[in-house]
Amino acid sequence: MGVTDVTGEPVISMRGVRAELGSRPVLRGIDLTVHRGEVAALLGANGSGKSTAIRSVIGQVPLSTGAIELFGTDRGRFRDWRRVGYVPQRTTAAGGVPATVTEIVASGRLSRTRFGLFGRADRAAVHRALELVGMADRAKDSVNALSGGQHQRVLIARALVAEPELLIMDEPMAGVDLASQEVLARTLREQVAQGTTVLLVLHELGPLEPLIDRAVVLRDGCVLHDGPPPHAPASIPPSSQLRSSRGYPQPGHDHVHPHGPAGADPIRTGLLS
Ligand SMILES: Nc1ncnc2c1ncn2[C@@H]1O[C@H](COP(=O)(O)OP(=O)(O)OP(=O)(O)O)[C@@H](O)[C@H]1O
Repeated sequence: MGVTDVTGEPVISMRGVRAELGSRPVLRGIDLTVHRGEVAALLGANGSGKSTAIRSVIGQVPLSTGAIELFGTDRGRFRDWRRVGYVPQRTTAAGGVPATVTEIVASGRLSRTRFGLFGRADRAAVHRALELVGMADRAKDSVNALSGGQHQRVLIARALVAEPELLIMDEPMAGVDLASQEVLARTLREQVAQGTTVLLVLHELGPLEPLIDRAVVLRDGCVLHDGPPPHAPASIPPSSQLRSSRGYPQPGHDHVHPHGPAGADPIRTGLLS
């Protein structure tokens, strides 16, 4: 469980946030405050606006109305981006460029370096981040040689290497093999234990469930539910390994994941009916 302190300072504050994409209203009045040390999961059906919501927080989506503050500063005036680690919805880390694992992770450290020059502390931080995600032995490899789950571990190391106070992740478990899921859950647990604030988009709580303080469910660009995460039913039907922990299918399921592992059934959150 995260170090929840709802009396702590707001790290993310969204008030009356509306945003349009291609003239279509996608966020239709979102109010959400995430306090220091809290771990909040954004859930909801495909297209409900989860990615757009977190992209609005990091400044990638302009607001039509409303306000967002990061660490108490209006997003438009916020400059201290090294306090924020962001893991986008999974793409390849290199996009065909033959970058090494170390180069990708080091790129996440630039905001902490002096004039872009890597010192001993920066190199140590890169090594530590790679160790955290169990990729230190692949440091010199090209990212093109990695599996999807290993890619994701590298992207998370890149987000963690600047030692952010706020970690924002878009579906970090999507398309990730079970071994990597376990590494990621452990990594996140360590971050949360250190007091990192986390906002993440998930399509199911899965192995991260014990860490989640709050579930915020979006529907059609609005907050439908904001409170404790839902509990598993008494009996969990036998299912695929990916549905371990709380990743159980339920009636009224809603979310079909487009980039799950090959051969896996669609994974449902069961949070909307
Ligand atoms: N660049 C864009 N231009 C126009 N519409 C967009 C754009 N990006 C997203 N949308 C639309 O906005 C809506 C919300 O998209 P968003 O990606 O935020 O949903 P989501 O809840 O994260 O969905 P998913 O679970 O499928 O990732 C969708 O209907 C989507 O088609």
